[in-house]
Amino acid sequence: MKLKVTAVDEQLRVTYEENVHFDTDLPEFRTQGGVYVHSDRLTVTSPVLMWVKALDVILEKMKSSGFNFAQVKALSGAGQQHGSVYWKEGAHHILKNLSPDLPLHQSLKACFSVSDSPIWMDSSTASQCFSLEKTVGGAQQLANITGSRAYERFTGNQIAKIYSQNPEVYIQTERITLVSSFAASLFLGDYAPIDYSDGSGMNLLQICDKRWSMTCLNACAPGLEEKLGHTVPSSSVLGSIAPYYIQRYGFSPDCKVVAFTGDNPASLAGMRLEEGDIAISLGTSDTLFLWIQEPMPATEGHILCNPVDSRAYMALLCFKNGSLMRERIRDDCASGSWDEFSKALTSTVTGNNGNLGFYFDVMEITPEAVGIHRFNKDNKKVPDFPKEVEIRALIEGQFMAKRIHAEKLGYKIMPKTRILATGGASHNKEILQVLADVFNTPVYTIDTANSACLGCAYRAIHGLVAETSVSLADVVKLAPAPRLVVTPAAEADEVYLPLLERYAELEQKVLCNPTSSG
Ligand SMILES: Nc1ncnc2c1ncn2[C@@H]1O[C@H](COP(=O)(O)OP(=O)(O)O)[C@@H](O)[C@H]1O
Ligand SMILES: O=C(CO)[C@@H](O)[C@H](O)COP(=O)(O)O
Repeated sequence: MKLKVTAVDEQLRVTYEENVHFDTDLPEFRTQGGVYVHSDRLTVTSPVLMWVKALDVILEKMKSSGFNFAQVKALSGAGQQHGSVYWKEGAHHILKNLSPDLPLHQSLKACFSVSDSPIWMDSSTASQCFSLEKTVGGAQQLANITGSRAYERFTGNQIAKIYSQNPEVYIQTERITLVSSFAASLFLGDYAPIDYSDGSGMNLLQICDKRWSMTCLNACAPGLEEKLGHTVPSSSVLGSIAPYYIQRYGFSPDCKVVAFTGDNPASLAGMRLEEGDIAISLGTSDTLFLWIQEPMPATEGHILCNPVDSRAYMALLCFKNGSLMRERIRDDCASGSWDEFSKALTSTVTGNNGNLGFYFDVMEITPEAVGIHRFNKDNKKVPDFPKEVEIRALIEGQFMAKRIHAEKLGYKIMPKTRILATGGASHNKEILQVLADVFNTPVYTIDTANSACLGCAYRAIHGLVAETSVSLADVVKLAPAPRLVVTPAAEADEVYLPLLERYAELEQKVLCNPTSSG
């Protein structure tokens, strides 16, 4: 797992960036149990104390590098969406009385009723999803209420699973936070409310009036409203930083904690999306998001409350087989080297001579399919491709899926459309060239691939003035504009329009359950 920090000054210049990488295979964490399949990012749970320890490590590192905590006027943050943290009875008292002499993970070691927190990678809650949709009258009805049909990784279904398998653990839990509100709670020294935007990734919040849906709460577990607390606009100031940080690290008592949110909403803020833009994050998962005014929930994709403007919304598509899938093909076909991987993209032709593929090592979210499926130019299924063709088929396939599913959501590419790319793979220009070609649209990046972190620094500044109706766009208008990285090749549309049609038709063949609602 990773923990990242970005600090900006009043001129919005990035003054500090830090990444701490933690390996869940460390012996001290192995004793926590949980499912560790190969590497830290393929887990479906994460030891919550490890997150706390990562925060201890990063704060100590900043302190020893001379970071001036006293200058921080406001802080905010983001967490991977949908994960949840379960605070045991009595934890509130400990959280409110943190001793500045101890690292956080020591004070909080007995605070969690579930030591391995479920995270977004989990897809084991199909029966809870089925029952939630049934209770409200179907998948579309649930989407109308909460912005999404039932998804296995969404928090309501994860809570329902914990309640049904371990009712005594659920009963011992006094508070349930998302990863984002969990991290905010650590800084606040108190339980932090869930913000509207991350809250809308739970299958529990009514996206129209931003209140919990009592029908959904009751369908998941009893007494849930009390355990979740209330929700707040994403730009709310939650309070001042806890005395612990003032005494141990020298923060100013005036430093404000602004509501934390999900990683994708935070990226939307960091990328300063404008109408017509499309943001694509190529992180562990691939996500695609849009700023929208009118929500039109469907049984594919998600509508979330907008993190920077409470009257607006964002549409989100999530693809589970993102960087981890690219890494696997890089290791199999390019000796583990991104340079070699990129060379394969430049040495093969746009459109891959009609060869295309679907690459889903794990059950995909959009579309619901699994396995590796390769087709030659005559639409015949083939068992393998030469290495270079394999690499291009993977990248073209990933981006064709994004365009097809974004268009299904009603998105139209217009002459002024820009793609704003972020996440680790946005460092790779050859990958971005394929993205530009498939969408026939120029691709821009911002100076950091850590757009979620940067977005939270912007949101922290905005939080200080949000109550006076100043918009985030106004606050960050002096920040550097996105940089043009690649433009589409002249023949892009001619090559990809017919391929996109073929890809969409072939997708039906690889779906796990073509008759399901999505
Ligand atoms: N040059 C590169 N080309 C392609 N992918 C890359 C490159 N550099 C890093 N990545 C990918 O970026 C991923 C990490 O992205 P990041 O945005 O940090 O992830 P997260 O979503 O966990 O925050 C890694 O898994 C790696 O596969
Ligand atoms: O499930 C989703 C969005 O719905 C994922 O996007 C998670 O939010 C994880 O993000 P990354 O760390 O992979 O960017």
